Amino acid sequence: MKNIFLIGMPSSGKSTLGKRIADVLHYRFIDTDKLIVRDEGRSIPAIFAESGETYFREAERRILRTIRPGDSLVVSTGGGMPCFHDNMAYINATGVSVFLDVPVETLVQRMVAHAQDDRPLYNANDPDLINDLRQRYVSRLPFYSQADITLPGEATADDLLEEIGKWL
Ligand SMILES: Nc1ncnc2c1ncn2[C@@H]1O[C@H](COP(=O)(O)OP(=O)(O)OP(=O)(O)O)[C@@H](O)[C@H]1O
Ligand SMILES: O=C(O)C1=C[C@@H](O)[C@@H](O)[C@H](O)C1
Ligand SMILES: [Mg+2]
Repeated sequence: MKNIFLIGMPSSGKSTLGKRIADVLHYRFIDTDKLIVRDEGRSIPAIFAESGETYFREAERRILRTIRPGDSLVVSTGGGMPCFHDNMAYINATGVSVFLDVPVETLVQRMVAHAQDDRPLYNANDPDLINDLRQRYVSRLPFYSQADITLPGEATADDLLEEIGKWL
């Protein structure tokens, strides 16, 4: 069965919604950030600090290319993954892509409510976080908007399943 790729900004709900729909569809759920951490044996901040972002983006590219059409996976991608190399083309050639287009204000609320120390590019305590996210959103939109499906606002798992159903 076709893979389903969830793409979008950090905190857009890729992991939360991805796990839910994988359960319903009886697909396997994978999270590319978690696979990289497992393979590297170190956290994402450690990878960025010790080896640099370029190294991390190469690891993302490699992980993505282990996925084949028909793997029946729900894939939660790293927030930046679609925007590097020709990853977005690979994603679209390998499954159905869904962009969770959540307003930046909501992303900030979620990041502040659930502050995590595994996001080297974002700091939930930074008063300028919203502007940083806005800029990043604008620069990433040309990639995210190549998705087969865009779900605007705060979509639920049911919204996602309804849209996906037309593609499977
Ligand atoms: N539809 C939603 N409504 C309210 N809160 C949500 C929703 N989806 C996710 N959240 C909350 O937002 C936070 C981020 O969600 P999640 O971890 O699924 O995002 P993500 O896109 O996987 O982020 P990351 O890029 O950091 O992995 C979580 O605390 C989650 O509980
Ligand atoms: O937005 C980004 O570029 C990132 C998001 C996370 O999912 C991780 O992939 C990493 O922290 C980089
Ligand atoms: Mg996630």
